[in-house]
Amino acid sequence: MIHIAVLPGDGIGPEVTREAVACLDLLSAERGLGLRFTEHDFGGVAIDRHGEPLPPSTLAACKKADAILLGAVGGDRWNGCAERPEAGLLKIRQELGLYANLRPVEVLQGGQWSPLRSEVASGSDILVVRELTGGIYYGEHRLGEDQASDLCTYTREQIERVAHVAFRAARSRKGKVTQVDKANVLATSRLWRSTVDEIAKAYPDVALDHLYVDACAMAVITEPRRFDVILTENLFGDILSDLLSVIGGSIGLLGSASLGSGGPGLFEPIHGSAPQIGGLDIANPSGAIASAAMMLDELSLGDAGAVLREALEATLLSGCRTPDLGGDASTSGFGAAVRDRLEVRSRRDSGLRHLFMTNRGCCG
Ligand SMILES: NC(=O)c1ccc[n+]([C@@H]2O[C@H](COP(=O)([O-])OP(=O)(O)OC[C@H]3O[C@@H](n4cnc5c(N)ncnc54)[C@H](O)[C@@H]3O)[C@@H](O)[C@H]2O)c1
Ligand SMILES: CC(C)[C@H](C(=O)O)[C@@H](O)C(=O)O
Ligand SMILES: [Mg+2]
Repeated sequence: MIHIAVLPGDGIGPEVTREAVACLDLLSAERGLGLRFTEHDFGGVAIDRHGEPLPPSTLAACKKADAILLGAVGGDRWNGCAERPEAGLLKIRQELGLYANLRPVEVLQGGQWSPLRSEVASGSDILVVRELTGGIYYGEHRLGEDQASDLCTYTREQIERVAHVAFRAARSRKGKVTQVDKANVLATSRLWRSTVDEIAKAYPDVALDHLYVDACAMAVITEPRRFDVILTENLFGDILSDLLSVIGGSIGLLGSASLGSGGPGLFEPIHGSAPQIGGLDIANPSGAIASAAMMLDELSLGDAGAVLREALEATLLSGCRTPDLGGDASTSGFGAAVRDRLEVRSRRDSGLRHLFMTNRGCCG
């Protein structure tokens, strides 16, 4: 039995998560994966019910689980709260030691949905490796009447461990890491550069270059194909990954995996709770389904992750699309279409298995 803790969260979080869980449930039943789901309050909904965004019961369930599937949290209605829903997100990442956030960006359909010219976007395939438990997010925040400050700190060890993740990922891809920082201004960025240069010596088969974050923001739009793995700190990774989502056509397409050293991984779309479209059944659940596929990969469940990704891509390419991609499919309709493809594939596979067994029976 594999226990998945599901944290639907707020806004469109529950809608997109429902579709991802239904896909996982179907795959589990068809392939005997033994997935079991438990749902827990997290984010704004947990503030309403428990007075805090990450209740101890939710954290305990996540720590015991084999993996965590998260929707999204946040919304203006919790702005006045002592602890906002987003604080729960930062806390769970830290509590579970999830220091590496992997955000793959792939341009499908020859770049047809991209605002960039198709010859620029087509074929782009980038993995953002974002440091997730350090930097300015976790430094001291002071807010005074006329002055405020946020402290950005990084240790060599924090940089080293996430750099290893990026170099290892590059080895199984196109063999290139671009480290992104603001080393012309920031001391933390200078530590990033020298540390990553050191780590690179252990990966002579991987090419490394460095880019300032402002220049990178331009280059991912003008020449996205030049990138393979982008390795960067927490805040820059957050901003660059939303920017990169545009070249694929919609933020609703992108999933992510947050991983640490051995405990359960956390899988979530990169988008937020999009409160203005919450409850309308029009959000794109692709990012949540892509996150579920990354979870299956991480749980080493054979080709289950690849099968789910194929069904997702085939559905998108078939013309079934939510409004963010110019279509008129609903969230639930799109999810059902992905599941139809999974069922067709399953029937085909069992047909082949039957044929194979019959042939063996004849010849054996
Ligand atoms: N991981 C998370 O839980 C997470 C991530 C980002 C933002 N947030 C929170 O979400 C709330 C809203 O933030 P925001 O508006 O800045 O970002 P957002 O990602 O929620 O929305 C940005 C834009 O993208 C659209 N969008 C997002 N996801 C979509 C989807 N799946 N399908 C179709 N369109 C989609 C929205 O409608 C909006 O126009 C805030 O409280 C923010 O802090 C949470
Ligand atoms: C909501 C916010 C704290 C979060 C982040 O900045 O990490 C989000 O933008 C994300 O990308 O997961
Ligand atoms: Mg973000």
